[in-house]
Amino acid sequence: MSQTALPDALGADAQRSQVAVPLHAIDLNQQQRDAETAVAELLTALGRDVKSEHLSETPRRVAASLLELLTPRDFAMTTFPNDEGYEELVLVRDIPFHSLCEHHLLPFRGVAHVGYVPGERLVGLSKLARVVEQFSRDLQVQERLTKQIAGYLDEQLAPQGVGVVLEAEHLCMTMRGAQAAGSMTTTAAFTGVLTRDNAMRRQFRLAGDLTA
Ligand SMILES: Nc1nc2c(ncn2[C@@H]2O[C@H](COP(=O)(O)OP(=O)(O)OP(=O)(O)O)[C@@H](O)[C@H]2O)c(=O)[nH]1
Ligand SMILES: [Zn+2]
Repeated sequence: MSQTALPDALGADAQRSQVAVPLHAIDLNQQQRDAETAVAELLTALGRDVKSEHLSETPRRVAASLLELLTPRDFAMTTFPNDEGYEELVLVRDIPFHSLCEHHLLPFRGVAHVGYVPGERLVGLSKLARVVEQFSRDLQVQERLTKQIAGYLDEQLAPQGVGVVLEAEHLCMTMRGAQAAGSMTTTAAFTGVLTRDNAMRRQFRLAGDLTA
C-alpha cells in the first residue's frame, strides 16, 4: 500500500495508493470450482436434487454470488494536499454497504457514515465509500468492520481524527433465530480529535443526524 506521486490530471500533488489484492481473492477460478462442488454437496445434504433442471445451475450461481460478495473492487486511494488548511469535519453520510455475517453467512446491510478531520492531506470523497466496500466484502462482524474502516483511514491519511458509524440490519436475527424484525444495530469507532473533543464528536453526530 505504498503511496506514489502521480503527475496526471489530478494535479502534481495528488497521490494514489493501490489497495493490495487480498490473498483470498487470488485464484478465483479454482475457488469457483471448489465452491461449486461444495454447494452441490450442501444442497444434496439438504435433500435437494441437484441434477434436476431447476437446480442444475444453482451450484455455479451460488459459488459466483459468494465470490462476488466476498471480493472487493480494487481502487486507488487518491489524496490531495490540504493547502487551505481545512480543519473542520468532512462527513459522508448514508454510504450503503452490505456484508456477510461470519456466523451464519447471511447478509447484514445498512449505511455507513464516515468522517474525518483532515491533517495535511484531503482524500477523494468517493474513496470513503470505497474503503467501506474494501472491508465489508468479507465474512465480518459489525464491530470489526467499523474498527477496520476507521483504522485504515487513520493510517492512510494521518488525519486529526476519524469517525465511523455503521447502522445495519442483520438478517440472521431478523429473518431467523430471534426473528427480531426491524431491529437495527449501530456501531461506532473514533480516533484522534474525535475521541477527545466532545464538541467535534457532537458535530459528527449532528451532521450525521445520528441519535446513537
Ligand atoms: N457481536 C456481533 N454478533 C453478531 C454479529 N452478527 C451476528 N452476530 C451474533 O452472533 C451470535 C452467534 O451466536 P450463536 O448462539 O452461536 O448462534 P445461534 O445459535 O444461531 O444464535 P441465534 O441467532 O440466537 O439463534 C448471534 O447472537 C448473532 O446475533 C455481529 O456483527 N456482531
Ligand atoms: Zn449472523
